[in-house]
Amino acid sequence: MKITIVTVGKLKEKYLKQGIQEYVKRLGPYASIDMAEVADEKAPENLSEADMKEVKNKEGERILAKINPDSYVITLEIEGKQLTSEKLAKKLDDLATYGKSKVTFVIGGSLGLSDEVLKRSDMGLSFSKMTFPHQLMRLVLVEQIYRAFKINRGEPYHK
Ligand SMILES: C[S@@+](CC[C@H](N)C(=O)[O-])C[C@H]1O[C@@H](n2cnc3c(N)ncnc32)[C@H](O)[C@@H]1O
Repeated sequence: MKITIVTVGKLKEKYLKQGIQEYVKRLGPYASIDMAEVADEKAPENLSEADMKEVKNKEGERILAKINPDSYVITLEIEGKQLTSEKLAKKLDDLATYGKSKVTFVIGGSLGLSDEVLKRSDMGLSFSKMTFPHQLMRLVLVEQIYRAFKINRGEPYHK
C-alpha cells in the first residue's frame, strides 16, 4: 500500500520530527509512506470569516494538488467518524482488498480544511472531540497507521 500524509506548514519541533521519522522507519516493511508538506498561509488573530475562508482555500488548493486522482482520501476532522484502532486497521485492510492501493490522509492547517478538500474526502476521521495541534496530529496519525499494520499482520505490539 502507498500511503501519503498531506500536511500544512513546515514541521519545526525536533521531537516531533524524530518521532515521525521513527514510525516511518518502522512502517518500512509494511507500506510506503510519503510525507507531503504544503506551504501554510499566514493566519494572524482577528481574521474575518472571509479572510479565514481565503486562507483555507489557498491551503486547500495546495493540498488538492498533492492528491492522486486514484487515491482514497481520509481527512482528519474533529467532527469526523471515531474508530477504534482495530476498526482503522480493518478499514485499511478492506481498502487493500478492494484494490485501493493508494490512500491519502490529510491533516488541516491551524484553521482547518477548506470545503473543496472536504468534498474530495472519502472519509472524515476523528481522533476525539478534542482539538490537537496539526503538527502533533502527524505523529499521532503515523503511530496509529503503524499500529494498524501490526494489528493486520497479527504481530505483537505493546498494548
Ligand atoms: C488545529 S486543528 C484545526 C482546528 C480548526 N478549528 C478545525 O475545526 O478544524 C488542525 C487540524 O488538525 C487535525 N485535527 C486536530 N484535532 C483533531 C481531532 N481530534 N481529530 C481529527 N483531526 C484533528 C484536523 O485535520 C485539523 O484540520
